Amino acid sequence: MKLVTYPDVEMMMIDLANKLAGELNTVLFHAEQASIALPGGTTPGPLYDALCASSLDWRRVRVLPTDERLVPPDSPRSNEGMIRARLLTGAAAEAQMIALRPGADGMDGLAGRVAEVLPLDILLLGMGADMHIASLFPGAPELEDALRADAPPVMQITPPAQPEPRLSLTAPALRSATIVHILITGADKRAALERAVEIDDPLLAPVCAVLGSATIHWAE
Ligand SMILES: O=C(O)[C@H](O)[C@@H](O)[C@H](O)[C@H](O)COP(=O)(O)O
Repeated sequence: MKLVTYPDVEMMMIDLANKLAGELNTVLFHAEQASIALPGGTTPGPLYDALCASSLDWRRVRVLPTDERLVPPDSPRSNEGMIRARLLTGAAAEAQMIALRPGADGMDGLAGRVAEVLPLDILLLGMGADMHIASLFPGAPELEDALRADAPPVMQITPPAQPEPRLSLTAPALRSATIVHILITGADKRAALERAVEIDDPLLAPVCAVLGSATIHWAE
């Protein structure tokens, strides 16, 4: 695990956007397509505002939400909707979004579409103060199965104390990433990160499923 601390949030968002753009370009030097999984939530919006202006061949970039709330795509709570609004605009409008929602072909069809994007080249995660990542929440009844090495790439999760069920990439899908970044802000999440390092158990602190290979970006 590597921790990068920034003097302020704005500088962190600009620096991480440049890092992600460079990493995507490097993948595209060597491969026809690049895959990146991105979180929703309230933190990454300014990052996406900076990243969408990056000069790269976005047509060859496949974007996958790390998780999705079971709400309509036009709901203000939709992660896909937030990523589309803040990232798939400007230069990045041509990126391919792999929606994390089942179609007529159900969860099997969705799992097949996600599997086509694995292994991930780049994974960006947020983290809750309860140490959840994606929608792998402590206390969720499905968590143990979602942490198994033989878990399907995506599962429906019932997080305690959330308004709706979620769909989430599972631990093996998240761990498939070559590059892992975690973006957090504030003292509470910094303390949660330190707790997770102490706990060192993904069942109690799901972020531990990827912590070893991650670069954590933090500002107050
Ligand atoms: O659906 C979501 O909300 C995200 O994918 C989730 O995993 C998020 O990264 C954390 O909950 C942190 O959320 P904030 O950035 O809003 O604190």
